[in-house]
Amino acid sequence: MTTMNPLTQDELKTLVGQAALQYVVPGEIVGVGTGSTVNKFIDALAGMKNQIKGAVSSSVASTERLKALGIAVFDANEVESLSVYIDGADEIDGQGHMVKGGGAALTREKIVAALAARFVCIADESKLVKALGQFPLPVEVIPMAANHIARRFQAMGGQASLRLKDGQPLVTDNGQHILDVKGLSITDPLAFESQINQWPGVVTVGVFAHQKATVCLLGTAQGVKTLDYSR
Ligand SMILES: O=C(CO)[C@H](O)[C@H](O)COP(=O)(O)O
Repeated sequence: MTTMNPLTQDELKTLVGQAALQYVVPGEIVGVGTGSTVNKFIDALAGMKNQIKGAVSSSVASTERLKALGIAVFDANEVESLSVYIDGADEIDGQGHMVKGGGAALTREKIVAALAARFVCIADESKLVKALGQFPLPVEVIPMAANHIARRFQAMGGQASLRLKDGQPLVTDNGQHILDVKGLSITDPLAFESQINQWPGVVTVGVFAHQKATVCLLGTAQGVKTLDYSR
C-alpha cells in the first residue's frame, strides 16, 4: 500500500492561489493583496492576463510582480469600485475577521479591500483560528507616536515591539513604522478595530473586521475548502 505524502505549506498556497482564479471577473480590474500566498495567485493570474483589464495592487512588491508578468497595474484612485479583492491573512476566524500585516502592507490592503464588493481570503489551514490574537498584531504607526502607542497597548495588557529590518526600523511603503503587539485578547474584533484606529498616530490596525472576508479558500490536506462568510 502506498501512503500519500501530505502537501507542504507551499503547495497548499499554490492550490488556493490557483483556486482564487474562479473569482476573477473577465474584463474587469481585480484587487490584489500582498504576501507569499498572493504571489501564487499572481503567478496563476498571469495565465489569464489577456482576459482581464488589470489589477489594483496593495504594495510595491505585488505591483512589481504583476508588472513583471505583463499585468497592467492601475492606481487605486483610477477605480471607483472592484468586484473582488484577493488577499492572504495571518489569522482568520470563524466569522471571516482577520489579522493582517505580516508583510507590512496592511494600510494599502485595507484601502483596496474597501473598494471591493467581495474579499476572497486565500490561506493555508494553519491560519484558521478560533479567536484572533495568537499572531502578533501589526499596527502601522506614525514614527513620532510609536512609543506613546506602545505604552497604550501595554496598559491594555499587550507588549509592543517596533518591527526591524536589517537592524533598523522597517519603513512601510507609506514611509511609516510597524509595531507588532503580543498578548492582546481580541474578543470583539469590530469594536477593537474601531477603538485602536482612533488613537492619535495609528495609521492602520491589522484587524480586518470592518473589511472582513466574504469567502475564504482554505488549503487543507483534503484539498481546497470554501468557507462562506457572506451570510
Ligand atoms: O497581510 C499580509 C501582508 O501585509 C499578508 O496577507 C499576510 O501576512 C499573509 O502572508 P502570507 O501569505 O505570506 O502568509
